[in-house]
Amino acid sequence: APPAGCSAQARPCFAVEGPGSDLVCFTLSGSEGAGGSGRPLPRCFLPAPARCYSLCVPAAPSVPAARLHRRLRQRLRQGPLGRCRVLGLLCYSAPGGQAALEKGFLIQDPQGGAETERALEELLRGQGELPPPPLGVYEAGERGELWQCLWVLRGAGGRDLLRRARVVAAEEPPLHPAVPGLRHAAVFLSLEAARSVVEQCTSLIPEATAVLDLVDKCPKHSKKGDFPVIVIEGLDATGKTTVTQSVKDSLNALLLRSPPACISQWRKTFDDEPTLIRRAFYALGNYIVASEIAKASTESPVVVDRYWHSTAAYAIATEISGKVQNLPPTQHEVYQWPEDLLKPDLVLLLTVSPEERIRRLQGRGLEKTEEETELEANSLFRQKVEESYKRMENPGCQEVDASPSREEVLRTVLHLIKKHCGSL
Ligand SMILES: Nc1ncnc2c1ncn2[C@@H]1O[C@H](COP(=O)(O)OP(=O)(O)O)[C@@H](O)[C@H]1O
Ligand SMILES: Nc1ccn([C@@H]2O[C@H](COP(=O)(O)OP(=O)(O)O)[C@@H](O)[C@H]2O)c(=O)n1
Repeated sequence: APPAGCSAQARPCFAVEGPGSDLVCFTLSGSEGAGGSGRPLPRCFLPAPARCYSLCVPAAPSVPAARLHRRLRQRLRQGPLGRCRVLGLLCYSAPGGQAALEKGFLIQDPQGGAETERALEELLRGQGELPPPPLGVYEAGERGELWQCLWVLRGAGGRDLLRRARVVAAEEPPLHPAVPGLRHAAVFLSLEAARSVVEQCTSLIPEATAVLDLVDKCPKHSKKGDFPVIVIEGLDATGKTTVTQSVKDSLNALLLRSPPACISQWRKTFDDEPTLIRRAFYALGNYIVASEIAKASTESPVVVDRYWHSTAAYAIATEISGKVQNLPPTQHEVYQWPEDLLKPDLVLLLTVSPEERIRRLQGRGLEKTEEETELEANSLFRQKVEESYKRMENPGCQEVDASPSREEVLRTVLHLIKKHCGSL
């Protein structure tokens, strides 16, 4: 069997996630003469004496692989590797290929030298239960061409060459490489899908058992009562807390939030885990909230601060690097409401301009000084979350401009609730 990590299938493709919004893509060509001669090398490969390395692990749905990926990312910042620049790397197969997505790193060592390679080998061997991921080493050929040597590390020391192939530049694929795997890695479309990820964690994370116990106590397929259920969605600081509180007071409603209070003491633990686990935690939180909604909506209107749309929109926006155009196309399965999750009557999406949002964040006392690049990255991230919210379907989100005064926003929201949910 091929080792874990960049599989030996024919022509794997690679996408490097740089700090900008474009993916830099390359693939491998078997024969020396074929393809790509004369084409410039992908710009993620720096000229000598700099040297590049790559490593990848399967993306999903394996909890051990997800944790290995996160551990490697942390370790790549330490020791002699700390001087290297580490970029995200996706390994996927050409359109029509069968290989599952792998996630990893392209490591740029500005000075070159044997020390980095030794440190990388040591790092990969020291990661416990899984076989060490193969190490890709990039070498310039005599005529300026570039080769990838893929080394399989032996546990005890030494290494075997798995393949040596020429690196050639490639076009960006029509669909972002992470899109096909989204529903196994980040957006879980059923209780069972999310549950099975958290189940894999019980021996690693004690809190996972407690979460599963709570989920299993909830009645399955909860049905909504006769009172309306209204969800308020939006980015951080768009006014959800303010609006949900006033709607609660105005309608004599019950206010719920996702994740629910009963699991919020474990939120920090799961936020520190890789996205696979983190997203599964939030997904399960929604099923717990569903049972609370079912019960409460037999007695009064219910207003919910964040629900499924938050879980899906944030998951999609974090998994899909780069620009808004990289998001899955409209009507993609990740924008569909899970069939086994209680649906609300109305979902309102609060939006404010980026400037107003920053004013509100600062008003709340958040850190002001952010680096230019981070602001840029945040801006792309924000756009992707908001666009994902807008693409959600069945139920979709109805957008509300939340820039006016608190009173005016509340008036608009109450008007929309009356229009959609009838007399209260
Ligand atoms: N319509 C509004 N106009 C001005 N400031 C607002 C408005 N709504 C909320 N705020 C303020 O903006 C900040 C973020 O609002 P909050 O309701 O906590 O947002 P969220 O729950 O979405 O993070 C708070 O300081 C809040 O008082
Ligand atoms: N239903 C939910 C709620 C939050 N979340 C996650 O929690 C984060 C937002 O939580 P937050 O504490 O900033 O929310 P607010 O304080 O802005 O309401 C997002 O990054 C989501 O990843 C989720 O996935 N699903």
